[in-house]
Amino acid sequence: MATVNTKTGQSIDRTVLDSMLRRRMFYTPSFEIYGGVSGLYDYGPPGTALIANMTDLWRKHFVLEEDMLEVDTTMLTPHEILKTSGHVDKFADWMCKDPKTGEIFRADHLVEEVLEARLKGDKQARGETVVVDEEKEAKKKRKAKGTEAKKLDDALVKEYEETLAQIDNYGGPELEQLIKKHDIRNPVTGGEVLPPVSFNLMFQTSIGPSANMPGYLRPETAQGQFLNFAKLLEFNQQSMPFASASIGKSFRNEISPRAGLLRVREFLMAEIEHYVDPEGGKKHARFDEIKDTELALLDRNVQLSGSTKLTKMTIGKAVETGLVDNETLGYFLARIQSFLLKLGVDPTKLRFRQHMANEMAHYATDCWDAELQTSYGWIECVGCADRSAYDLTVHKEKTGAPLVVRQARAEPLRIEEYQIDLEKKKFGPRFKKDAKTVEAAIDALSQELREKLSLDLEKNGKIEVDVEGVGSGKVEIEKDLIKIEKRTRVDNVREYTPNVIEPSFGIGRILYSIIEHSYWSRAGDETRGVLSFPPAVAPTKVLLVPLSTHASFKPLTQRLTAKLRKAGVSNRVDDSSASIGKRYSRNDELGTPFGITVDFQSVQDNTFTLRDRDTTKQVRATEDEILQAVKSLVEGDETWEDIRKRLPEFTSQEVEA
Ligand SMILES: Nc1ncnc2c1ncn2[C@@H]1O[C@H](COP(=O)(O)OP(=O)(O)OP(=O)(O)O)[C@@H](O)[C@H]1O
Repeated sequence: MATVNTKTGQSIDRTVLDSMLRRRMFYTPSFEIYGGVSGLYDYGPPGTALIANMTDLWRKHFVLEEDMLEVDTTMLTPHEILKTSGHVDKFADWMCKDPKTGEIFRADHLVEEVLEARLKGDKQARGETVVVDEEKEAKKKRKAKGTEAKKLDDALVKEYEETLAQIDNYGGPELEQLIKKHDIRNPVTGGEVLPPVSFNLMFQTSIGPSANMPGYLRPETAQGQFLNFAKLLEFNQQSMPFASASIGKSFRNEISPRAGLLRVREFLMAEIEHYVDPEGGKKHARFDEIKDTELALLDRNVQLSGSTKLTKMTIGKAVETGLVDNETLGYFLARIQSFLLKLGVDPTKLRFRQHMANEMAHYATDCWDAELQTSYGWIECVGCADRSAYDLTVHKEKTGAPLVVRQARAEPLRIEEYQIDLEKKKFGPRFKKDAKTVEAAIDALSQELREKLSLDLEKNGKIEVDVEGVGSGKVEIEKDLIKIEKRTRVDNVREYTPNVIEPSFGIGRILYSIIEHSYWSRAGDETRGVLSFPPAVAPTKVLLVPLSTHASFKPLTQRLTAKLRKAGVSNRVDDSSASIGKRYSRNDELGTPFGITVDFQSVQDNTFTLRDRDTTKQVRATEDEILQAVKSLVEGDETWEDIRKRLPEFTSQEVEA
């Protein structure tokens, strides 16, 4: 799929972009000199700086703004925790194997790839335009059955489109049926594939030398946050609602990682667990602030109808009409959008897609993904799920830890209920070693049963209670041992398990998407690539270029770089002998938004030029004015337009030559 830079109208050639990113060392395959391992990447200096700037913005946008409690929990996780959370049994994808070549495919991706290729072939046969770079790539990589231009039956085209629109909704059995029905094979060899089998995505390890504590590398940061819930609540002075947050690496043994940074086996996640009272509709105190934010939504019913048509709607309306389940979930969707836009995401390439019923984790009540459009298609970059009370409940049940909120009631609650008193002195001798088990079974009786048993006791002078593991499983208890009475209980404290709304960000996926969204080339010349990152995100903020290697420029450049460093503005000096134009070009590729030129006039009157990357326009002013302008631009207090209005423009043939 080709994408177009919506500002310049240029289509993006991914091969050219990829080679630029590698050349400028944004990222590189790990262990490359040993042949590399798919799904593992190292970030070079600009990539690392981008991540640092993105996470810095994330902390400001969420942790600081929402007063969240940030934690840093371990990646190594014992088996028991992930067994309890359901990951050991359910954190899996479906894979199928080509028995002849041994190649392994992720089943849903295989179906998607083959059906998309056939639809493309159909378009070609109907004479519609198919994007060129994709064609090249398809030919190169996949001399695949099904990619040739071949017209399909209209009904089949519709069926394929409907299947693709809900591809995330299928489990193993459905995928097996689709593979059979549409004769889906290994796209390269045309060989048949075996039925899909489930593959757990967690990396297993063992903790300690004796190998008797199995563990995993965590597949998400969430569990570490949940396990600290009680302590965090205490830290927050028992006040609700509140959120914890964490940034850290997660690990998933992806079946066949392709698509560069978009599907890797080790990646940085930034996750928020917002704890909210399930009673009262999960309102959010700051919802009013964002209710007019308009989002592009793709709800589950539209997907089920086989369409991908977006609905533009304010989040206020989406919550009011029930499309988005509650205010808290809606609040975070709007906040996620404003964060992504701050990073430089193209607003026309952002949509929120609702999960379909089967796609959602079994405990989730509603889930929306922020998806970004790239040359790889629409990619989930942020998941935002209402995880209900699931995680805290399972960990509480397993460990007995009080992962609950206890709150004094404004009005005490008076509850009419059946209470049971046991004649303990007689109870022990009567049931001997089984006494505790019988007592526990009685304690667990529901109110409904208690009501029935109180009538039985009155009528028959005895009752029969089910007690597993004692005698025949039924125990008779006579009236002198038990009393069941309806009484009033006054409850001053409300205890509840909070629900969790979880926005979960994949930093690498967002990073790659903003690179694609901000990429263009000057005058359509592919060798002159530019990355128009917003100043706050750009790896380096300022390039310092002396006009030539003349010795008189050096003290000035040194003074400027020292002052910028002191002000916390990252900058680099390029005093190589390359032409100024070339030096600016190199830094356009790194996305450096501003450049300061030191020339002979600077030596005379201490004035400098400041250049804007995107427009290549320049202003000239004194050292103090230029440094102040840079600081204000980088901190987002002013835009380049503001600076141009207040500082004199500078034009020079020489500088941009
Ligand atoms: N293999 C991966 N590589 C890079 N980022 C990932 C990967 N898996 C998940 N993420 C990121 O983590 C976020 C939260 O993870 P989540 O469990 O919701 O993803 P997922 O639904 O499993 O993703 P997918 O369906 O694409 O495998 C995603 O929105 C994505 O940005």
